[in-house]
Amino acid sequence: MASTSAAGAGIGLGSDGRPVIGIIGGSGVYDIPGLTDIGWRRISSPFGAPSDELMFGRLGDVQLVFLPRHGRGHVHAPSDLNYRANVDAMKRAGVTEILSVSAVGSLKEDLPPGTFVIVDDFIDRTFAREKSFFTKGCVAHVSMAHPVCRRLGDAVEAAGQRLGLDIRRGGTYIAMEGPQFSTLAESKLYRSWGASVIGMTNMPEAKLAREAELCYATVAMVTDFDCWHPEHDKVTVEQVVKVLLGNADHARALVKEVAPALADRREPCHAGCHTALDHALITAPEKRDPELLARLDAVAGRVLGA
Ligand SMILES: CSC[C@H]1O[C@H](OP(=O)(O)O)[C@H](O)[C@@H]1O
Ligand SMILES: Nc1ncnc2[nH]cnc12
Repeated sequence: MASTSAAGAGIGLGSDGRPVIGIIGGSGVYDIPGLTDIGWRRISSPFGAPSDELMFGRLGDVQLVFLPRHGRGHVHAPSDLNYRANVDAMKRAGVTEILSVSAVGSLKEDLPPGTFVIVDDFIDRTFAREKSFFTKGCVAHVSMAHPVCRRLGDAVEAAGQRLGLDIRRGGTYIAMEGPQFSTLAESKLYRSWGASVIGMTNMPEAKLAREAELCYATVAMVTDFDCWHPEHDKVTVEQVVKVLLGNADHARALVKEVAPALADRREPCHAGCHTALDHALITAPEKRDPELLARLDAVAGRVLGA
């Protein structure tokens, strides 16, 4: 298994000194066919059970680790996902950057179903999830001012353009608790806030990726117009799944196009993702809870000296 290295190979690089690309596949994306050296492996995490085994594979000489967010067969609901275990398991697997591939509803007329949006901001309206690795006994506050990695976004944008996808740069993703879709009043409210797309999963995932010092970016694949649109009265799973199947093929192509472009990095992310904890820990060293510190070995070993 690969592992991230603080010293030997370099901050934010895998044990062989190269990036390891993590993909979290959302609704409709439960595998990535076409990789070589594929193996599904269970990674245990002190934060609980990840959604599924992780799939390790290669694309040429690039190492990829894939996790189906809802599990193969889509068994886990958004509120039941163990986001901490998922991100921790990715980090333990040696992943250095996470690309999230997610189905979303559109809150804008000019983002019709089939559009891909590289979101650059989030509004977190979720309320029933564990949102931090840093709890009692080791408190930390990371910045979420710029919640996605620009460098990762640049690479995804270029890859999408090379493939001729309708891919847009920028947009705010509103994360709702779900699992029910929004009411009409909620949908209108989110539009009035200027949000671009809506989904149920990217928070707290993005926050946890930042705490784990991983680059994170999202490709939001529009499946529907939510319920605000005068010509689309309500969202149904049937309608979402119909669009999702086409989107999922494009998403897999995008992953295969972008991964090699990410593999050349030999330094930590210049946007600071790999050093996010440098000034974040606030609990006095002598007051830190050894049991929590032990659980933080993968996420924060770089700064805790684990
Ligand atoms: C099947 S539509 C609702 C479902 O799809 C999205 O999940 P993901 O981000 O994992 O693709 C949305 O957030 C909901 O969980
Ligand atoms: N309209 C919508 N609201 C929330 N999550 C979604 N995922 C796909 N479409 C969605």
